[in-house]
Amino acid sequence: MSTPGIVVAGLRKRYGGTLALDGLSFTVRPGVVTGLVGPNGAGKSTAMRVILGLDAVDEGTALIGGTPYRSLRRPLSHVGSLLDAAALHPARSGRGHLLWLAHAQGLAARRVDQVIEQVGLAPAARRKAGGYSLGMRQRLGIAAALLGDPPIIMLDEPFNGMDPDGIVWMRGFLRSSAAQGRAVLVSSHLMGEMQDTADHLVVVGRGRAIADAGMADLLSAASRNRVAVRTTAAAHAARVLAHAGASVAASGRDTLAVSGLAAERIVALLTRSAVPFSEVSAHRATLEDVYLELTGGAAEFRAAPPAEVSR
Ligand SMILES: Nc1ncnc2c1ncn2[C@@H]1O[C@H](COP(=O)(O)OP(=O)(O)OP(=O)(O)O)[C@@H](O)[C@H]1O
Repeated sequence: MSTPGIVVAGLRKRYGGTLALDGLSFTVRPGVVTGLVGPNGAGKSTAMRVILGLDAVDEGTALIGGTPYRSLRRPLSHVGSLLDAAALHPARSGRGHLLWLAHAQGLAARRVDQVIEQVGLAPAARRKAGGYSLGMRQRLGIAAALLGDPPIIMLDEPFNGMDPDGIVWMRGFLRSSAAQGRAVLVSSHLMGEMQDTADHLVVVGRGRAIADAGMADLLSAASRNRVAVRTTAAAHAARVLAHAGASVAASGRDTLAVSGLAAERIVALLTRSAVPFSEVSAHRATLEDVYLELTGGAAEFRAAPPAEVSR
């Protein structure tokens, strides 16, 4: 039986002096949205191009449903992808572009109108694609990816250029694709979107996976059972809580991050010591917190801190 989803193992790829992939391995499972994140230049797009057979690797394998992309017959029926929304013929209509793709892949023309409906592009389908906004191009690219009704979908930065309605639509589209059993791989720099959309996350840094874990596990590990305390008497509160054995750190204006004590005990201690507070709640790490912590040492390009920028 073939392996479903995408399996990449030990990908290594060098462009001249640049090691773009340095032993990258991960799996994209059916029924799951897997997010691919990492700093600029980490190797995400290279990995996607390798999966699609557009780039050769020096070492390693990338398999789609157990088969290398180049050995797939009718690849659009196995994997639908959007790597570059700008890659289309500007004088062709959106519908014409899809008809051309469908014809090239031996797919029925009626499928074109189905996918146009599915991505909400019907009102613009007969207009020249050259005049489309980036968000409309993204939808057209996704329509193309869906033509062969593939069990695997792979999208590079699909939220780019989308307006708020488009972002909500995209999130729903990715979630429902996974709910229908598809394996979905999506890259993005928008951590808020990834947190809301992906079930599983692969963090790439300098060509290798520096984290590969479930979203819920990543967030709860980063939250580390800490409790957030909002108080106008931070110094007093910190003294009282530290005296009771907690570790206390300032986490914002008027906010302390406390570990080592349960929320109920914190409320009791502050009340007993007459320390004013307006909130005691579970500290919830965001994906941005997790990401920044993980990629701290892996960014290839980093801006100088503002204080060091010369005038
Ligand atoms: N065709 C190419 N020729 C030379 N170097 C390349 C080529 N494509 C990618 N690279 C290099 O490989 C590394 C990985 O690039 P890649 O585009 O895969 O990163 P990425 O994670 O997708 O980045 P971004 O978030 O900026 O899109 C970078 O150092 C990049 O400069």
